[in-house]
Amino acid sequence: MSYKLTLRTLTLVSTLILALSLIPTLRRLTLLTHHIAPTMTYTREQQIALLAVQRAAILTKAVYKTSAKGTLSKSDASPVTVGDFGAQALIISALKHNFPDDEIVAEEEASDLRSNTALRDQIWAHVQETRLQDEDAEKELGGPIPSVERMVDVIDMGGSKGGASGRIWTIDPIDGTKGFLRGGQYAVCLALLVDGQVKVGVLGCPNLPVDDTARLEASIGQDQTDEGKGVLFSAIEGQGALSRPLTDGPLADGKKIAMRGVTDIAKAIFCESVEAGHSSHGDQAAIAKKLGITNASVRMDSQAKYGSIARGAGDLYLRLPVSQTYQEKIWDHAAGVVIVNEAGGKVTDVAGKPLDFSKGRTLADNKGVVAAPKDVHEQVLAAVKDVLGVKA
Ligand SMILES: Nc1ncnc2c1ncn2[C@@H]1O[C@H](COP(=O)(O)O)[C@@H](OP(=O)(O)O)[C@H]1O
Ligand SMILES: [Mg+2]
Ligand SMILES: [Mg+2]
Ligand SMILES: [Mg+2]
Repeated sequence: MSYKLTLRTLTLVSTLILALSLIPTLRRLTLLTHHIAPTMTYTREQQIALLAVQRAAILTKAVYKTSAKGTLSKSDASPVTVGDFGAQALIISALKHNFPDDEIVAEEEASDLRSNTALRDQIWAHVQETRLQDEDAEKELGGPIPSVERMVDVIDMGGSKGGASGRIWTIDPIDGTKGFLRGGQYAVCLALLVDGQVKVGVLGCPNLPVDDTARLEASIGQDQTDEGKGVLFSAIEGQGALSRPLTDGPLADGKKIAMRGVTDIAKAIFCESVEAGHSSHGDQAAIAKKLGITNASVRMDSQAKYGSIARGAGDLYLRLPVSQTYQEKIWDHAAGVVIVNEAGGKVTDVAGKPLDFSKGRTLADNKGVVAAPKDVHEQVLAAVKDVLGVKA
C-alpha cells in the first residue's frame, strides 16, 4: 500500500516537473504564432484597412452629394474639405482601436478646426452619420467616435514623423481633392509600412468603374452617378493584388488583378495627373512620343492611376517633376506602389531608384515616378532619362 503510494507520488511529481519544464517552450511557441504568423501574412491588417477605407468612402460619397463641402485653402494653396477631415477621423479611429501601438502619418491636421467650430460641426454631422451596414464589421472598427472633441483629437493623431523602423500607417483620406471637388477621380488611401517597406495597401476609388476590363477614360470631372462605379484595390506584399466592388454593404470577395502584357510599347496607354502643376505634361508628352505612343494620355486625378494600370485598364503612369524643390508625400504613393508591384509592375523614380518610404513623411530621396509593367519598365525609363537629359 505505502509502496504503491510512493510510486504514485513519484509519477505525479515527475509529470509535474515535466510539465513545468515544458512551460517556457510552450510560451515561446505561443509567442511565435502570436507575433510571427499575423505579421507575416498581414491578413488582419488588410481586412481592417479594407473596412476602414470602405467606411471612409461612404462618408466622402455623402459629402460629395451635399452642396456645402466646406473647402478650406491650406498654406500651400491646396484645398481640404469636410470629406478629407471626416475620412481621416474615421480611418484613424479604426486604426487606433485595432492597432493602438502603431504610428500614423496622415495628410491632414486639425488646427483649423479648433478655431472654426462651424466647419468642425459640419464634419461631425457627417462622421456621426457614417456607419458600415454590416454591424459586425462596424464593431471590428470600434464603432462610432464618441464625441466631437474626440473627433478633433483623433484627426490630429496622424502627425508621426515616419521613418525607417516599426509599424507606420500612412493615410491620404482624399487623394485628388481637386478631382473630388470637380466630380472627377479621387481615392481614399491607406498603407502599412513596416521598417520602411510597404506591406499592405488599400485604395478606395468611388468613381472608377467596378468592371476591371472597362476602357480607361479620362476623368476630369462630371456629374457622378454611383451606377457601376466604385472599386477597392488592395495588396499584401508577396501575395498579389486584388480588386472588389466598393459597396456600402458587406465586403465582396477580392479578384486577382494583373497588369496587361505590353508587346508593342507604341500601343501602350499612359496616364498622368489632370493638374499641370503636379507633373510635367510637356515632358510626359515628349517621353510618349519617344516611345512611339500616339494615343492621347489619359488624365485623371489621384492614385486611381496606380489602380487603373494595376488592373490593366492602362499601362504606364508617368509623374515627371515640375519643380526641383517639391518632395512627393508618402501618402500619395504607398498604397499605389504595392498594388502595382503585386500586379506585375515596377515603380521607380526618374533615376530608376525604387521609391524609398523610410525617409520620413516625404519621398526625400526620390524625384518623380515611373510606373510600368516589369518587362517594359527599362525601356520606358530609358526614354525618361533621354528626355530629362536633353532638357538638362
Ligand atoms: N507641386 C506638386 N507636385 C507634385 N504633386 C503635388 C504638387 N502639389 C500637390 N501635389 C500632390 O498631388 C496630389 C494629387 O495627385 P494627382 O495630381 O495625381 O491627382 C495631391 O494630393 P491631395 O489631393 O491628397 O492633396 C498633392 O499631395
Ligand atoms: Mg491635399
Ligand atoms: Mg494626395
Ligand atoms: Mg489628400
